[in-house]
Amino acid sequence: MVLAQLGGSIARALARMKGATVVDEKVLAECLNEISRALLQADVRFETVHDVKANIKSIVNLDALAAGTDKRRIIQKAVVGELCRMLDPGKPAFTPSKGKPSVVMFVGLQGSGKTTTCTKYADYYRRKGFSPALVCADTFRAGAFDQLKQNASKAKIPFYGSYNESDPVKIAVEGVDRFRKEKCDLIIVDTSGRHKQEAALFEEMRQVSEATKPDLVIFVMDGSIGQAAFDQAQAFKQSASVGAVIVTKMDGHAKGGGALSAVAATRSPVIFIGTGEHIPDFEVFDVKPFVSRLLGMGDLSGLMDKIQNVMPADELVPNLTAAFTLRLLYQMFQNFQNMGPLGQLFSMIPGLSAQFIEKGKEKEGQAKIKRYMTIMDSMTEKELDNTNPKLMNESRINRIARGSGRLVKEVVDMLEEHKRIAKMWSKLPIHNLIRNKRDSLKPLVNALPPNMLNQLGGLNGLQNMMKQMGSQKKMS
Ligand SMILES: Nc1nc2c(ncn2[C@@H]2O[C@H](COP(=O)(O)OP(=O)(O)OP(=O)(O)O)[C@@H](O)[C@H]2O)c(=O)[nH]1
Repeated sequence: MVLAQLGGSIARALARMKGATVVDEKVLAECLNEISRALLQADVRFETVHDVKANIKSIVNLDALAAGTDKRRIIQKAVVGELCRMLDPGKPAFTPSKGKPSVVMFVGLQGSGKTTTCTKYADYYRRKGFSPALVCADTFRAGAFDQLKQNASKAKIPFYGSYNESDPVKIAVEGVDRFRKEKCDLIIVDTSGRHKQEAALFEEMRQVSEATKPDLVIFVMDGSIGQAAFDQAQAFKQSASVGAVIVTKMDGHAKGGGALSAVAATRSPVIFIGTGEHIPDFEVFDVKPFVSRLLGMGDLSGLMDKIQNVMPADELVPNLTAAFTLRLLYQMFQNFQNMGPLGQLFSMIPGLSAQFIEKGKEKEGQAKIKRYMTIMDSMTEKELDNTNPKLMNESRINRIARGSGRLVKEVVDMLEEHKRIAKMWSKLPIHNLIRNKRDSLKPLVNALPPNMLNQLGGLNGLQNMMKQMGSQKKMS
């Protein structure tokens, strides 16, 4: 994701400041200038960048800080806090509830990614146990129904539309009625787009909305327009009572940061971002975890969300609490392959980030995983479940290399990588969270990265998460 460049620049500015022998006004000014430059390059509005800088300066009053205070930590906290404030519209969006029928209407300009996003949204909720359905009320663009039909069939989501009917209101009403009767609890209506904001588009949106009475209107916007998002989001908000925004194409454009902050400035909550053309290229947008990931601090709640989407909780627990054997690595690779882009996934794991799969080199990363799995396919049960570091001697390594048709060096590299990941894994808070009982949670909580505890819903949230993830028996 190109946003990673913005995150990388800010993280580097913070790291340079951390490396300075003394943190004085000059070091702080350099750090803030670097952060401002990175934000401007991401097309964040000048006024917003100015406010972010001024606010950090007023929070971090170096002269007033007592000797011995950790200035670096205070600056880092202020930067994280201001980035969150910049992206926070201060308003939550409507979220559908399972079993309770909701109608969600999608609006946006032509080519913004609306139709693709409808399916991604439906698929996200299908994985969460909802019964979603798609209605194609886009009668403006020839081929829109075929596109929705194709996407919906691929994602196994029921759909409704017509090749002959030209009245979008009629199709929308028929589709919503049909899926209400079929007890679908999330009915998604895709509407027509236009090349630009124009009266005909807004009139059509108003009519479809009046006829279907949506619980939520989602505006889909192309993130590559950067700060111009402000005017677009504002116009749609006023004409179609937009309740939430999804920003697409965050994978290929340097202006994504600008688009996100501009939407927040209209006080419209961004609920998801699109990060590619395929169905899994879709992420929940939650300000704090997003900033945390952007700065390379990981995003445990996002990781949990992804993991729980593809793995039943009771299968997950033994895996996470067991020793990190080669078999577990194999299972992890298998599961990861169902979870979407691997680079994205690795960036959610605190400390691991994209070390295993470099940004922009996902294909090589996938090939590496395949190679490792082929090597592991040639191992015995004993080798896969082994916890003795001395077991893998030369003769075993030679046999595995021969059996898998790979080089001895590749087998050795894989074993080294396994050791490295196992070491990292054992240090993950997520691992400890499951292993520790509630009484011993407090020291752990203190060790969590900034904002992580809030994301997880405090101490109770942690315990709930542990409960969700494993049976009571396992916990005790
Ligand atoms: N790279 C990238 N491409 C995307 C993303 N979302 C959608 N696209 C692509 O953008 C193009 C337009 O998407 P559509 O879903 O057809 O757009 P639309 O807004 O429904 O267009 P109309 O139906 O004409 O209004 C397609 O080629 C999609 O594959 C994204 O998050 N990243």
